[in-house]
Amino acid sequence: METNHLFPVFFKLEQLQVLVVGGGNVGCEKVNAILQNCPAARVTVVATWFLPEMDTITAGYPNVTLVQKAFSCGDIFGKDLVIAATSDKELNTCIWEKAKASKVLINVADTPALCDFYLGSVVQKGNLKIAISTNGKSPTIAKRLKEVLADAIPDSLENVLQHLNAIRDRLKGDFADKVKKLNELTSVLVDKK
Ligand SMILES: C[C@@]1(CC(=O)O)C2=NC(=C\c3[nH]c(c(CCC(=O)O)c3CC(=O)O)Cc3[nH]c(c(CC(=O)O)c3CCC(=O)O)/C=C3\N/C(=C\2)[C@@H](CCC(=O)O)[C@]3(C)CC(=O)O)/[C@H]1CCC(=O)O
Ligand SMILES: NC(=O)c1ccc[n+]([C@@H]2O[C@H](COP(=O)([O-])OP(=O)(O)OC[C@H]3O[C@@H](n4cnc5c(N)ncnc54)[C@H](O)[C@@H]3O)[C@@H](O)[C@H]2O)c1
Repeated sequence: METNHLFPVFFKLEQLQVLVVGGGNVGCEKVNAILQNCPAARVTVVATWFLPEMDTITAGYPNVTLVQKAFSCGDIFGKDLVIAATSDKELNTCIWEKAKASKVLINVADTPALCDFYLGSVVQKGNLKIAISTNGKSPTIAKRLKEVLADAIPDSLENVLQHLNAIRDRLKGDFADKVKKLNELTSVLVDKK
């Protein structure tokens, strides 16, 4: 069976600088995905034109800056992550070249082969977050699985997380004892009996 070799991580985007190039459908989707996950994300969006939806998506997010202009190399300066989401494949490849030259991680929305990272489909329940990837095979299946998992996971899980966190903070003893105790307390989740 083929396997998925992507390594998942969870970025703290309020500590990073993100550049999105493109303010059309895909630019809007990516900016929305970022802000739904990380409202304090620092994002600059550069595009020659913006869908009106972009204003709606970004209203009330003081760390988002919309810049209406053509992309230029200098836009990458000081950025940690770039998402190239223009409808111009040649331009997207050019943005990729500039990002690589500056050692900045880049996602090129129309070319998976040029992506250093993919965005995942995300289930959120309070402090719980599950990111799903199909290895780029079918984002629609990722979206559907998100819906299935969101339905299957009860909202009350947040209470359980909060309780476990309180217990975790209270537990005394050495590290191995703590781990043992926390595993005992949560074994009900995996007990088949
Ligand atoms: C999960 C999600 C996250 C997000 O975007 O936030 C996401 N795509 C979503 C939706 C979606 N995207 C597309 C459709 C239409 C159906 C279809 O074409 O299949 C739908 C479905 C819909 O919108 O209903 C079109 C599409 N997507 C890519 C290409 C290029 C290509 O494959 O060549 C094309 C063709 C463009 C064209 O033909 O013009 C590429 C990528 N899309 C990814 C992520 C990465 C792989 C994730 C993985 O490993 O599964 C990857 C590789 C790169 C990236 O974008 O990071 C988000 C679900 C949000 C949610 O959960 O609601
Ligand atoms: N990865 C994904 O999830 C996904 C999903 C669907 C489509 N796509 C691909 O994403 C690409 C973008 O699609 P779209 O529907 O958003 O296109 P669109 O036409 O709606 O938007 C294009 C954007 O690019 C900007 N742009 C064009 N030239 C520019 C320049 N020189 N400088 C700055 N900005 C410039 C425009 O101003 C506009 O905001 C397409 O190639 C499409 O195949 C990717």
